[in-house]
Amino acid sequence: MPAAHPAHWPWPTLMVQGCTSDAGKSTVVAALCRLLARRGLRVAPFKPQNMALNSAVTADGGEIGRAQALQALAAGVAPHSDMNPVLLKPSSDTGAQIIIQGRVRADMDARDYHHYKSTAMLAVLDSYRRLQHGYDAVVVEGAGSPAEINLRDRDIANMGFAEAVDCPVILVADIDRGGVFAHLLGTLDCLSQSERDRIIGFVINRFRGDIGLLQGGLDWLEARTGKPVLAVLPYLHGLQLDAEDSIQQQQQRGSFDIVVPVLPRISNHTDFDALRAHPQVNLHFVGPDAPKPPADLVILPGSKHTRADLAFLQQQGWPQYLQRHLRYGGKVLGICGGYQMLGRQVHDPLGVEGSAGSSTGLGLLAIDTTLAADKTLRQRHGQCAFAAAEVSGYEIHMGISHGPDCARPALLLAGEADGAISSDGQVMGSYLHGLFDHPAAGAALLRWAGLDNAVSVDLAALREASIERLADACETLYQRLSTLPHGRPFQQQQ
Ligand SMILES: NC(=O)CC[C@H](N)C(=O)O
Repeated sequence: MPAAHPAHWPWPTLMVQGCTSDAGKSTVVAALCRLLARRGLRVAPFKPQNMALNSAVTADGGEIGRAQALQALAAGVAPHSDMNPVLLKPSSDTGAQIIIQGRVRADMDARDYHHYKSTAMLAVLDSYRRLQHGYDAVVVEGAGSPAEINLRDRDIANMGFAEAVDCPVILVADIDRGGVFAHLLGTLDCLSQSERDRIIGFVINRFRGDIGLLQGGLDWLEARTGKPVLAVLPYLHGLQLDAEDSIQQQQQRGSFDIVVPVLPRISNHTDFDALRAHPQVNLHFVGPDAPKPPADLVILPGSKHTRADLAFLQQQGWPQYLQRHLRYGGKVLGICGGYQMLGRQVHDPLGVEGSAGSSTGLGLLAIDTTLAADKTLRQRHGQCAFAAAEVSGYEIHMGISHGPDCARPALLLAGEADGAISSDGQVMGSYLHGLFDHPAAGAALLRWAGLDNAVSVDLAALREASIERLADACETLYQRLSTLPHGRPFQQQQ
């Protein structure tokens, strides 16, 4: 049974929706999770449906969006597959792998998924009820914007969910991109009366400037809509939080150059967060048709569609760049899909990532990969094989790789060998995501790559400091929500 709700938190379930993608929903949910946890509440984050290639492995061996794993960290609870019961991992512009309650259910195109949504909703409600019973409070994150009227029919991600469980909603808008009043009013205008009624207030995010100049606009908005502005949150620079979708180009400038090609189906680009935060590293993400700068280390990232992204690398001239880089003594590291691409062949006999067939790899490691029907999902801990350093991370892949270079593994994880190192020691591949996150492994990998005096960066500590800073910045939102009078159009339901 849930504990009694302290009088100051009147919202057993509260949903955070945004006027746009990237309005700041994930961070507001993370902040509320931390603020409630600080007051001793057991709080769970929840996102009914997430579309992202950045996923995390949960304690129960499932797969959820990374943002929910971060929010669970903020809440001080273990991430669980119920926290994101529907995860869509796009493998092409029209198709996606559908993960239900942490496990692969099917591959579907957008039209089939639209029909499948009523079935997906059953999983959403099932997971939500479990969280509702197990926790004092559930903070729910919407997806994109609730104003996508073409998707309203069968919506499970925004108002469709809020209406189904009859919960209140706060609406977040990003003032930094401009048009904040139009975004808020326009969103309200696209909603039905009952949907509008459940919005208990607005949050204006990423404000910088003179609040005095904003006040007139806030007064106008409140008078026009009859709804309060619950908080104006500041623009916070330099937060070390896992980004869900977009790759943040921002980085610190060091002397050690690392180049990462941005693959069209890049997955788990949070693998690079520790490098982005590293004071000695200059991290370059190189997009399509962009110039390729010289590097000390080139890292091929994970991919949701290894063969298609391999073809992209070939078409973009990366094999020639890599050959030259190796001739000059540079190092190359491949993570998961990137590791597979470094090998001789990638076979997909069942067509698990598009059409069945085989592709010739970059041939920099003597390994071959076959994509299998079963997905490997596990958290791992062990040692680097090339240095005395601990490592931890997680695996998310369909592929299995074998070959002569596996005799020189990259890592030893619970007694099992992982990955491969080329005979000349210049090329390394591993299935482990998050391998730079462990301070010891991150420094050891940089040393292997040629940065002799590599220092270690503790990403977990940076993340924790960011969550604390974020929560402090949202204290006024918490205060306002906890004292918000009832008797608004939204009637609180238990
Ligand atoms: N996360 C990844 O890079 C996955 C690699 C590849 N798509 C596989 O499933 O095996």
